[in-house]
Amino acid sequence: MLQDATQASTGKAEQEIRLAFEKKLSHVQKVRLENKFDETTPSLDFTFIDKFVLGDGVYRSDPDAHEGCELPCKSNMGQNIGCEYPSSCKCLEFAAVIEEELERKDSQLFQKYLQEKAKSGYFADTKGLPKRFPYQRPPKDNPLVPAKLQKFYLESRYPIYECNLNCDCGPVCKSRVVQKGRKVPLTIFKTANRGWGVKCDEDLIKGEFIDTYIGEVITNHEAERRETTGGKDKASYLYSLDKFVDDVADLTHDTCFVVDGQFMGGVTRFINHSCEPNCRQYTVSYNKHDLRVYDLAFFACEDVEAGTELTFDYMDKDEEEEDDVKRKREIAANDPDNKNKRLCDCGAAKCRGYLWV
Ligand SMILES: C[S@@+](CC[C@H](N)C(=O)[O-])C[C@H]1O[C@@H](n2cnc3c(N)ncnc32)[C@H](O)[C@@H]1O
Repeated sequence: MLQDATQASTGKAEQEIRLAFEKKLSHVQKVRLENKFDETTPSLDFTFIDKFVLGDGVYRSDPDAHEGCELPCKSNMGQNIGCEYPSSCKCLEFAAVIEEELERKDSQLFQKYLQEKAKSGYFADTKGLPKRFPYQRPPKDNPLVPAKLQKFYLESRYPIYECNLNCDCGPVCKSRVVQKGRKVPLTIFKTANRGWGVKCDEDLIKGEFIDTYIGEVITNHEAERRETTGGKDKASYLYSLDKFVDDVADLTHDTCFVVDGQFMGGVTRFINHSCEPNCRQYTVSYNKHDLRVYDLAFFACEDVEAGTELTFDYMDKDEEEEDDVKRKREIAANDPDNKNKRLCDCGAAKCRGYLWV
């Protein structure tokens, strides 16, 4: 009898938690909750937000002050797709150069550019050189096909620059995708062995934008404090905005900001890790000069069938750091401290064994 009464009150409490969570979720467009395993619900200690919340000591540039593109960019150019000029669009100032085109057309200029790139990295002076627009727009005969990230950006992790509020190119410009927000419907669902996860209810094409990672933006000092006190899973929620630390003199790993999505964030905070993921996270900036606060955007890195769990690699690094990751993996394989690390249950054939190595 007593057991029956206890079970009934537990069931009622779980139902109330479920209702309270679903109420929170009802403010988020196109997201549902699914649990085919048990009666549990994600923690109510989580608040859905729709943009970064800036913590103490964190600042970002004012969108009104962003430098936008202007003539020759305008909204009603030939194809009515906004920016069209790869050598003169101001928003492409620091975008990736189309190196093969430059080399073919002017080998001397190409050599000069390589020297400048070796010296100044992402902020090389490449004025007037042909640049890559970030997205491939939908085919003319089927505008409903989503824009997708160009192969170069998908494979290289080069920062993506989108047009901003002060650009003359207008709202239909093809360089505006992440800023328009998530379009695809997602489900937060209970997995068999990794807590909650996220799946998409529609097919995704390779290069399609999914959503951004948002949360509280805090100083690195505060992130270190939270990591020390937050238990062994804390690192899974912290993302350093450190893309440009090697390119800017006064920006270091100690002074860059960090996004904490654990208690405040969006749906992407429920995405699990896989050592063979179907999504990747990319840097998206709307202002060439704000190197401290930019978007962390998830794109599908392969075609993904509706209902498949979305995953990304928590240890994903830029290509130039891959050797470093390999070295760390070898060290981790022999590290006695591994017992304190979270074991990976991604199930991939090439699973590395741990979430963090
Ligand atoms: C960013 S959260 C993802 C959402 C989480 N599953 C939840 O239920 O809230 C990261 C945490 O999920 C779990 N997790 C994610 N990927 C995992 C994996 N491949 N293997 C084991 N646990 C995983 C770990 O507990 C990790 O610290």
